[in-house]
Amino acid sequence: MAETVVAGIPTSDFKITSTLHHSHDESLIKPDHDETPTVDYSLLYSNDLDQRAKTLQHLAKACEDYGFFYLINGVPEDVVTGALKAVSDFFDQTTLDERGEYKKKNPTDRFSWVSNYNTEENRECLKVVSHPQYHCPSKPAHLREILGEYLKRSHEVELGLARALSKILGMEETFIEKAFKLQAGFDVTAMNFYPPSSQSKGPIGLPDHTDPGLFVSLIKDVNGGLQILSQKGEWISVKIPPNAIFINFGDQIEILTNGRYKSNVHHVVLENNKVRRISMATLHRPALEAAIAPETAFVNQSHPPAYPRMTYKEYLEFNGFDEIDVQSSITQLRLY
Ligand SMILES: O=C(O)CCC(=O)C(=O)O
Ligand SMILES: [Fe+2]
Repeated sequence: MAETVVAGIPTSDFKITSTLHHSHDESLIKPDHDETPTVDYSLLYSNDLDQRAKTLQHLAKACEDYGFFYLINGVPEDVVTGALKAVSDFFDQTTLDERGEYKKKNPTDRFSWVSNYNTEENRECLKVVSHPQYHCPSKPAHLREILGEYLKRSHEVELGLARALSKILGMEETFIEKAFKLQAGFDVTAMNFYPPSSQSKGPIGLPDHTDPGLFVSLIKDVNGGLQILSQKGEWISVKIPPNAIFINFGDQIEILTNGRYKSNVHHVVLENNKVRRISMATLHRPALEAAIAPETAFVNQSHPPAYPRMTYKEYLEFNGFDEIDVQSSITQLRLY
């Protein structure tokens, strides 16, 4: 059988690490430990140039040392709360049969609903393509408009952050926007519903994974269960403040920066959750045809290109060729 070739490179040349599952050694998990930095989005565009420069510096440190942070003053709190309430209504006001209508039939469907209650994963999840065209279930009736408002605001923040990131990387302001062709960025929004631990079929809400794309912006109704592996190798319990969005880098920014910014492994555990939990993760992703490779500015003798050049579409093919449901695995793309 002919060997699979992605971006001109036989896939056997990719370093296939066996798994993304990291040690869940108790000593590495600090349930109440949260050192996630906070970045004030509004100050990135402050009229006070000194304040702006300081905030950019703070962002640069958060990106290098963590690759994830809480973003405040990006999307107004009432828009976030409204969107989460509407998503909660989707899970409350539609029946399982109605939600089942959104079960994926083709890889190119613009909706994908799954209900996974087993020992490996315990959640229901509705994923929709949210950019460049926004798709939304028709029930409940208010969902489309309320969610649409949140997505519009979060897309503006995505572009604003992409510009700030380009600057702190020492590049021209539109560097990321152009590299990822963000005008046609193929975003997917995942709406997650986790049961309380008393009703789950196991302790895991969502197993270890990285997210595809530039970054994910995550909001939730209640905190509990999201843990992220820090660059120091410790699991941090994410507790998103009420007025914040959680930003976590994805695979393509790791590729573009040749590993300077990391796509961080995370998971959701349900062990102590007394109540059900809703979260919404918007995956800000490149356009399908954007070809992404380590940028020459981040490549030198001691840091040769660590990932192959591939279009976002080829990356999806490598991951099983589903445009919406990506089982992301950045470790499998590392060349060394
Ligand atoms: O529910 C969460 O807190 C995390 C969700 C997540 O990681 C995802 O949808 O990719
Ligand atoms: Fe995720």
